[in-house]
Amino acid sequence: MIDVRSDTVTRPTPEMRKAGYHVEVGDDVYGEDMSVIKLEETAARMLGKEAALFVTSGTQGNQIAALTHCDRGDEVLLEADAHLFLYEGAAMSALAGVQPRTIQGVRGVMNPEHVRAAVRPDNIHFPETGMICIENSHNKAGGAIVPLENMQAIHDIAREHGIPVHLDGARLFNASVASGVSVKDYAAQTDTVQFCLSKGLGAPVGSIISGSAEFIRKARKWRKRLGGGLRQVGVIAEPGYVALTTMVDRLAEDHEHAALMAEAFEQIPGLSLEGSIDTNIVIVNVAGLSMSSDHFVEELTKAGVLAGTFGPDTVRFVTHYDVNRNDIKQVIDRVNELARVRS
Ligand SMILES: Cc1ncc(COP(=O)(O)O)c(CN[C@H](C(=O)O)[C@H](C)O)c1O
Repeated sequence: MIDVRSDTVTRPTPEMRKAGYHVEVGDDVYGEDMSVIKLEETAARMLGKEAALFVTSGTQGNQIAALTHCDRGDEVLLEADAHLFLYEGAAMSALAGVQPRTIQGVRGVMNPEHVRAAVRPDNIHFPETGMICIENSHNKAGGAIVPLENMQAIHDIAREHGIPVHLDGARLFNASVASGVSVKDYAAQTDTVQFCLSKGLGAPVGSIISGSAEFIRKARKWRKRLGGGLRQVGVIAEPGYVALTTMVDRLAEDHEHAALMAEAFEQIPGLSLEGSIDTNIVIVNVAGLSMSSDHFVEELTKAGVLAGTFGPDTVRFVTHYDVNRNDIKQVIDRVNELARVRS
């Protein structure tokens, strides 16, 4: 099976597995696991932030940011198709007791004036705006890159009001490699950042959140409260360090593969692309084949390709380290055959 459902399916490289086996470990609750400390310090340095914290998933990182930035009863501004809104089980309400307020963007990009208008003035009837969240690259928008200028404009508005900006940068390194903008420059337009080690970078587990030393001090306490106090974590942190230090530049290959797939899909009658391809995600509309996305995915699975439904008529293909050029050719051929049978 060729698995292009998501870049969450990436498996650790032999180097990552060996690193996890040989690493010296310690109890991270006592601050004695030098491997995770090295990973956190490296990540903070790359982002130009004071400190960083290893967390078990992107969702945990995003939720710890909400718990740390916000008070119960606050409101969080975020794009209408943000992962924090669509795919985290309403955790920000369930755990942090905050209310999400969505702003419809265009391909994940919020209009800064819409953000400004949504910031709550001081009024006994209103919640306070506790956090503004940006997602870059934007998953639901097809891995779309949010321009640095847009982030800067939103960050300026946030600073005017003393509101923290959190970046859901699960695929921040994809955005950086594709745009040429450094992760440090993106991070400079935020107060806190979450990025995934476990997606395109190929680590088996984990994410990083990063921000001020004070934020990370509080975030570490929230992680502990959530049962995330880690012990001999070097076993998974060292593979994360290998991922962070050796797997960034190769993301360009995933982007090339996504562009190849998109170019081929565009030529197939009955298929249409949902937007341009910025990074490693291709979203295809299959309505022209008179079949639902569920049916399309089901038929494609029988042909040996795992893709993901992304809406009633849309299917997502995500390229990643475990899918090579030949696999991409196979995916294109299988989709071609399926479409030909249907048309
Ligand atoms: C932008 C963004 N932020 C956060 C997360 C959460 O990361 P994890 O909790 O899965 O580590 C994801 C995962 N996205 C997953 C995927 O794309 O297959 C699913 C949808 O949860 C994400 O895409």
